[in-house]
Amino acid sequence: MSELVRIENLQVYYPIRSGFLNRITDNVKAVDDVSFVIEAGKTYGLVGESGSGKSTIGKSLVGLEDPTSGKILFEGKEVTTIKQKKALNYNKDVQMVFQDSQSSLNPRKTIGEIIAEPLKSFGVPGKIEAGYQGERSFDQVLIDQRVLELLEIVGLPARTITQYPFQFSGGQRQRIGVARALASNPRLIVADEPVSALDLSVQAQVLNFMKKIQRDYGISFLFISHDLGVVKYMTDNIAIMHNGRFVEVGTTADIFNNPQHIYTKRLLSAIPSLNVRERGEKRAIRKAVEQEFQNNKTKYYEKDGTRDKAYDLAPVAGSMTHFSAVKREEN
Ligand SMILES: Nc1ncnc2c1ncn2[C@@H]1O[C@H](COP(=O)(O)OP(=O)(O)OP(=O)(O)O)[C@@H](O)[C@H]1O
Repeated sequence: MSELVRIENLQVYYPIRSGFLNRITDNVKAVDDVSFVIEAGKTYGLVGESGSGKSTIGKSLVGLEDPTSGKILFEGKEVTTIKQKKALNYNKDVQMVFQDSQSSLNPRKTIGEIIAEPLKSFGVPGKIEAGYQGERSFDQVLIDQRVLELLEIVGLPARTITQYPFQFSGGQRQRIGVARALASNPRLIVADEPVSALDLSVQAQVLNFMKKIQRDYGISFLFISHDLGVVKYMTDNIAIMHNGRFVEVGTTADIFNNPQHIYTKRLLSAIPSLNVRERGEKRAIRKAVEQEFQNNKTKYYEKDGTRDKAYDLAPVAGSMTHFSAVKREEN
């Protein structure tokens, strides 16, 4: 297992100002002395209630926030501050996917322009066919080639290159966000609540798609979520956060099967609502599967233990592995 990112004793404090002179009188300890390692090709999950400090860790990692103290190492090199990150061109290797694809995609730019942004900043991999005599610059041709390739990777048709974000569904916009993140061939993607704004059946598609990208390109994820079902499905290791600190860390299986800390137990015991939620999710997914089969003029039935295309819609929550459906051609 090779180590990609090491975070040592990270602290991020935000000043609180008050009074007539707007002086700093205190600070919010958003992240208070956390350390962890993200392995290459693996997914590390941060779980915790709202305000526990998850996003602040993500922001420090991608360079949207300078830590108060502590160290961030990428492949052994220090990239703690924004200045150090710039010096090593680190942002090429680490990209972010946000929860709100509506506001993270510029509404005035086409999909082609949005996906091309990192290519313009970091350069385009690839080469032009020998003998090219077109009027467009080499760079522009390479950018277009790469954008089309990225659209194909995220499953969007080539014609969408000239469309605008408002012309897409939430799930499709999230795919565009992932395409943009993938453009610079990153080693790590910080995904901050990437599916919490999506319908359940669309959540499943986007999560499975992120897993596929990880398999195909060996990308690591820092996966931030308050949804334990999603985290159980997506991650290899988890840290449970509370008030800026890690209260428990471990493999996903250990944390779910054998939680030690009282706070983790409390979080997990809130999942009985999962049973209720799970039934709701099953219904939602069954509906999506039905719809898909109707569209394809096929019949279906459910059967445990059988795996096929429809099954890929199912496991939104890690606990839903028993639900499956089988696609049958009509006679
Ligand atoms: N720019 C900022 N200035 C001041 N305080 C901030 C700032 N950003 C975050 N905070 C505070 O830091 C703490 C941690 O916030 P953070 O967004 O990291 O939590 P979170 O666990 O990601 O929450 P959520 O799930 O709601 O996004 C909170 O108390 C928040 O109010």
